[in-house]
Amino acid sequence: MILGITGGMGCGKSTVARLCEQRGLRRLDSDALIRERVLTDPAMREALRAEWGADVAPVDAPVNRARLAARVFDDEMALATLERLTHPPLFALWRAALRDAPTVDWAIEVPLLFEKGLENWFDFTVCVASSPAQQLARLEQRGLSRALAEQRISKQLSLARKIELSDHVVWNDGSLAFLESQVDHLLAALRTLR
Ligand SMILES: CC(C)(COP(=O)(O)OP(=O)(O)OC[C@H]1O[C@@H](n2cnc3c(N)ncnc32)[C@H](O)[C@@H]1O)[C@@H](O)C(=O)NCCC(=O)NCCS
Ligand SMILES: Nc1ncnc2c1ncn2[C@@H]1O[C@H](COP(=O)(O)OP(=O)(O)OP(=O)(O)O)[C@@H](O)[C@H]1O
Repeated sequence: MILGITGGMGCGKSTVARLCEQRGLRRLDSDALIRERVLTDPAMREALRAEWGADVAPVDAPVNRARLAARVFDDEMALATLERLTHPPLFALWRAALRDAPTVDWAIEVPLLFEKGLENWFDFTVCVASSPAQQLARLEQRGLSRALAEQRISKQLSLARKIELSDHVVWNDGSLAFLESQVDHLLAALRTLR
C-alpha cells in the first residue's frame, strides 16, 4: 500500500506521516528529500547558482533556502524553474525507494500531490487539514511570519480543493490524541481494503 499524504502547509502532514511510521509504514518526506538529497547535489547547486547567483547557492556553503524561497515565492516563473530543476530528482528518489522495498507499506509526504497531478503514484491519498487560524498559528510558532506563510500558501491549491480531491481527510484542529485516533481508524480501514 502506498499512501500519499498531502494537505495545507503546516496542517500536520509530517506529524501524520510519523504516526503512520510508528504504526509500521515506511515514511518518505519529500521536503526533507529536497533539502537533504536534491539541493545538496553539486550539479544542482551549480544550476541554482547559474540561475540565482552565489548568494543563493554559494560555492562553499549549503544552499541558502530562505534566500531561494524569497526569490521564488513571489515570482511564478522562478518557482516554475525551481520545480523543473528539483522535481525530476525527487521522483527518481521516490522510484528508487519504492523499487528497493516493493512489499512494504509506504507513507509519502507530498505537499504538491494534486497541484502536480501525482495521484497515480499512490493507492490512496490523504489530506491533512486544519482551520486557517490553526494553520497560521502553527506556522508562526515554527518561526515563519504570517506574511511569508500566506504568500507560500497562495501558491498552492486551496485546502478546500485538496479535501475534495483526496480519498480521505484527517482533521487536525484538535489534540495530538485526537489525531492519533483518526490515524488508527484510517489505517485499520485501509488495511481491510488491501
Ligand atoms: C523553496 C525552498 C528552498 C524553501 O525551503 P524551506 O526549507 O523554507 O521549506 P520546505 O522545503 O521545508 O517546505 C515547506 C513547505 O513549503 C511549501 N512548498 C515547498 N515548495 C513549494 C512549491 N514549489 N510550491 C508551493 N509550496 C511549496 C510546502 O507546503 C512545504 O511543505 C524549498 O521549499 C524548495 O526547494 N521547494 C521546491 C521543491 C518543491 O516543489 N517541493 C515540494 C515537492 S512536492
Ligand atoms: N494536533 C496537534 N497538536 C499540537 N501541535 C501539532 C499538532 N499537529 C501538528 N502540530 C505541530 O504543528 C507544526 C506543523 O506540523 P507538521 O510539521 O506536521 O506540518 P506539515 O504539514 O508537515 O508542515 P509543512 O507543510 O511546513 O511541511 C509542528 O510543529 C507540529 O509539531
